[in-house]
Amino acid sequence: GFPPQDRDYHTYTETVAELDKAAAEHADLARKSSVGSSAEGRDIPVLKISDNVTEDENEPEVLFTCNQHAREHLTTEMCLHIVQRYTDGYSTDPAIAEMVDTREIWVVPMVNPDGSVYDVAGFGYRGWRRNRESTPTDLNRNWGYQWGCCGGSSGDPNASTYRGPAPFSAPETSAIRDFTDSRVIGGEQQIEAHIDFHTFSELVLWPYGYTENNTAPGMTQQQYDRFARIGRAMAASNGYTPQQSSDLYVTDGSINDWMWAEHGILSFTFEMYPGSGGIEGFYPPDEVIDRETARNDEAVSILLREAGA
Ligand SMILES: CC(C)C[C@H](NS(N)(=O)=O)C(=O)O
Ligand SMILES: [Ca+2]
Ligand SMILES: [Ca+2]
Ligand SMILES: [Ca+2]
Ligand SMILES: [Zn+2]
Repeated sequence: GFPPQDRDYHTYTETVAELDKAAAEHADLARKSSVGSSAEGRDIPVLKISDNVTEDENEPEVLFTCNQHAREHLTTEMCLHIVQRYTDGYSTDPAIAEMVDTREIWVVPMVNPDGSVYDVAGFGYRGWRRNRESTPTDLNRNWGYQWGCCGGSSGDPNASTYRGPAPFSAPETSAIRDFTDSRVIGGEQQIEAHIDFHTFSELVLWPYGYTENNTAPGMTQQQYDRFARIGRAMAASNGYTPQQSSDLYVTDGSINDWMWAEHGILSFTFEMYPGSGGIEGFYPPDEVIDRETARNDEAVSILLREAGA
């Protein structure tokens, strides 16, 4: 678990309990289900938030994924903050109610539960990034679009950016893939937009990651411009820096490239607080959780509105 001075961070068990609590307290708005299991057999839960939540309604769908990278615990808090805001806020905030009534929101607070648990299982933080397969995989290099194409990942099983032996070789990425694939209804992908939360550096990133070119197969200038417009609007609201993913560094096999190229989902990465630092940047004190999660409230609203546009 977390050390006493950081006890406000949620462990896996506490995260699951929060989702169960939200579903119990808001049974008409929130429903928990599973996207699959991790390498070590932990359930990977997803919470759906919408009016008439047990009905699959013809409303734009938006996905939020958190904690692909084990040590990036602030992202789990980000997803739980979205859950809390869009369930508890429904009865008091008309803008929240409008979004919950007209969208279907999917939240996956822990994509990598095994890694998250492992990172805090010792005496002190372990700085762990990958999953906990026997040969650990960097989940954000294991996605199947342009996998391993371009020097944006490693084929060395000991490397922190090891892409795995094959696309979607990790149970965690294949679970999210299967869930996303399942949202194709009548040939139409229902999910319109997505944010994958990471830490740190305070950035809003859009595809592609595998190439430094703005345009490439499956990304026209108009589509790039839309990504940039929305990315810049979100960054203006939270003070992060907006840029194409590959402007930071080239990555291949990332979630954003797959979500966009395979499904046409407007998929972003947010690198949260802090703006800079060393390994300690992955472990901001729990005193910053409320401030640094609420910092993204407007950006989340922007994306939800854009999804219906
Ligand atoms: C989304 C990419 C471009 C950045 C990310 N950085 S992180 N969160 O691993 O430090 C990563 O390397 O996966
Ligand atoms: Ca504290
Ligand atoms: Ca609904
Ligand atoms: Ca639907
Ligand atoms: Zn990350």
